[in-house]
Amino acid sequence: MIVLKLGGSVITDKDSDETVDEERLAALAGALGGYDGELVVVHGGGSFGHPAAAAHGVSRTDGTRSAEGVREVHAAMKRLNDRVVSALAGEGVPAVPVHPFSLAHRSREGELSLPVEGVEASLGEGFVPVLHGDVVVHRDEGATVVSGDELVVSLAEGLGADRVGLCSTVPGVLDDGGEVVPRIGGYDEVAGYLGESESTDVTGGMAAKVRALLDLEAPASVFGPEALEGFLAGEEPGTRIG
Ligand SMILES: Nc1ncnc2c1ncn2[C@@H]1O[C@H](COP(=O)(O)OP(=O)(O)OP(=O)(O)O)[C@@H](O)[C@H]1O
Ligand SMILES: C=C(C)CCOP(=O)(O)O
Repeated sequence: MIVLKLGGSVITDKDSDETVDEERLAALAGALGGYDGELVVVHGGGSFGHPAAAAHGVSRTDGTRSAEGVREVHAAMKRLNDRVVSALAGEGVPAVPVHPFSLAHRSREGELSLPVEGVEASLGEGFVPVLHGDVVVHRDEGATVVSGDELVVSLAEGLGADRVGLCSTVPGVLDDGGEVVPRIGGYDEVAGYLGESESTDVTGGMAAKVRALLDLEAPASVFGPEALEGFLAGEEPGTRIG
């Protein structure tokens, strides 16, 4: 079973509000159309969720008690989710939407609880659940952002994924010379090169990704869009983490 994240910066034009990169999304959906194993898809916020979250001052740790703010961020993500689900459906993928706001919450300490039974049942029925970065209720904080990367980690752990893939705009984690680092076993090995995302991103860019993936039991790979087909075929393109 694969848990795959399609980066928000891959499927949207991150510098232009609420704009899908149609060509990219179609190409990725085409690759997924050729896959017939168990699959959970998660996508990021890109130019839908991040500007909305920034406008309401919400991040993974700074919450909002504005119900309107929660609705607006969630609605922006649902608009993107709709586009992703439709693109996948167009390629024959049995994609169904799953909205984390309605499922998950955070404790006072910020720990995410994501019940995965529904997703598991969905897989058993032959569906491909498509989740997305979202807002979630956070005790004592109102609501905070949950990144697609955090969802990937919870899903991979809760469902016992065999492999995890993060399809981003970059061909992998890059070193200070711009070369792809083939394997990362510990955060200290790469801490010096890891930075934030180049565009509006309230959840932390590559540094947060690598930290989260290092805690996983399943092997995880960070790779670019051109390598998705290879990943689905069992290759380990880009950077292997853990
Ligand atoms: N050492 C590094 N190697 C690769 N990318 C890096 C590095 N340091 C910082 N980055 C930035 O991290 C970005 C990837 O993180 P980002 O969070 O934008 O990805 P995403 O998952 O595709 O998008 P989203 O968060 O919207 O879902 C790259 O586009 C790059 O700008
Ligand atoms: C900003 C929101 C609402 C979702 C963020 O998800 P990410 O792009 O995976 O970090």
